Amino acid sequence: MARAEQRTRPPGPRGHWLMGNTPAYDDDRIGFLRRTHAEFGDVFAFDERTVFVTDPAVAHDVLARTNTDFLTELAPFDAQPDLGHAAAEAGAWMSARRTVWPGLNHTAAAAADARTVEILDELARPATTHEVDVLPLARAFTAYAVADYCFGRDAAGLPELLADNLDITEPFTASSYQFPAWLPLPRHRRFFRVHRHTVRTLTDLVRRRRGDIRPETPRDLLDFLLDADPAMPDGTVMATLRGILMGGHGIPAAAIVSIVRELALRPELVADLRAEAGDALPAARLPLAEAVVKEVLRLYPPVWLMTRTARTHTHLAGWSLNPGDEVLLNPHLIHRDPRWWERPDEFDPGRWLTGRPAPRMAYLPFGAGPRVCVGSALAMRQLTLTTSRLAQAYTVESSNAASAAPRFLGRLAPADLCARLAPTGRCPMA
Ligand code: HEM
Repeated sequence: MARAEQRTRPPGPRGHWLMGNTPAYDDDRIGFLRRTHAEFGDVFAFDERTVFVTDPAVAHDVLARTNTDFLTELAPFDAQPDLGHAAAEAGAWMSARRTVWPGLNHTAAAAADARTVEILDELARPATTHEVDVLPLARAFTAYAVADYCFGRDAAGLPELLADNLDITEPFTASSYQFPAWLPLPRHRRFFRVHRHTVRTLTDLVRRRRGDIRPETPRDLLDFLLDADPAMPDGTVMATLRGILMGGHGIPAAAIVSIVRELALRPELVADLRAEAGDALPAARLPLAEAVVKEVLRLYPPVWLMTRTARTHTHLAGWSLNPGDEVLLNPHLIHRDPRWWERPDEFDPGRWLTGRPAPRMAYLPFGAGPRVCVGSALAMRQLTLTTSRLAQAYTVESSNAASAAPRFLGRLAPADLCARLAPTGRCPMA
């Protein structure tokens, strides 16, 4: 008998007799996963329908089979996911994704450099005089930056809308217990209200721009999509930009909080970054700043779990899965595994500057496979420039950087980090 047929469910902790593992997991998610990984290995069951994976090869196998055997994360409170509908949506998204990809590549991303620095300096202004909570500041910055990238001069009001969108998803990420969407809970009503308002606002923006005379070269991602050949229907343009806006603010904001913390803790690193930046930014190449970003994404991957739902009866690492079963891939543990990384818990940007290849299979801050992050080039450029600019123009002072340990806050980021960005005077703000 084949191995897969003998075994149906991997081993895992039994947990509470009634509540299972959920209370222990919600209490300390990373601690729970570390302990369980140490006891049960690289593939373990959380409950009857959920399997965790911390093996790079198995994780890549799942990611590569996304859209065929697995679907990406479904709606936040879909208790009984409609797999057929989700599969059809995946097909439509893949086609839009191919169209939008060149609008987010390295060259397109670099064209936004000057605006990125401008937006950062503008939003950093209140933090130059006193310590501020870094997470809301980072969220505002990434929301302005991505809204500007997508809608340029029409972006007014969108950052606030993106902040509302982050707020409405927070109750769903804070706890593993979810209620069905039809229950008239305030959080559900608010979710649908903000969702409808967002769709309406973006649809209006797309329609209005469609009526404009087209410029010679696209000024922003909306222009780029409206120039697509074959033409994209307005609804598809809207849905694509909505996906980009949602992916492009909360997650990079979490990474920025981790970057700010490292800069606050490491004056020598800041001095080296300052030397690299010189007096002129943006600069085409910033290898040290880029290494800092890669190392932050290794140690504190904002997307520290990726969820997949089995679409059909399938197998994984010798275990069998039923349609609807969930597989959770864990970049956080993979990035800190001594089997793949030397001194895994140490922050060492230098590991990216040796010329030796990194263990690529064991590095997945942007995922992999057909649903790999479509904004990764833009994110890397934006975060690299942000790191360089923060070191060049400011001294990061923080009263709690040492104690602000990374915690799960929707995304993985240091909790309650406060900092002041004291201007160095070396590179005055515009
Ligand atoms: C530090 C920055 C970022 C990180 C770590 C990150 C990480 C990720 C990861 C891991 C995924 C795959 C999730 C999965 O497979 O379940 C993903 C998907 C995605 N990301 Fe990013 N991302 C970042 C920035 C951005 C930015 C700036 C944008 C947009 C400009 C963006 C747009 C998207 C979109 C639209 C998807 C969905 C792709 C799909 O399902 O086909 N991301 N991101």
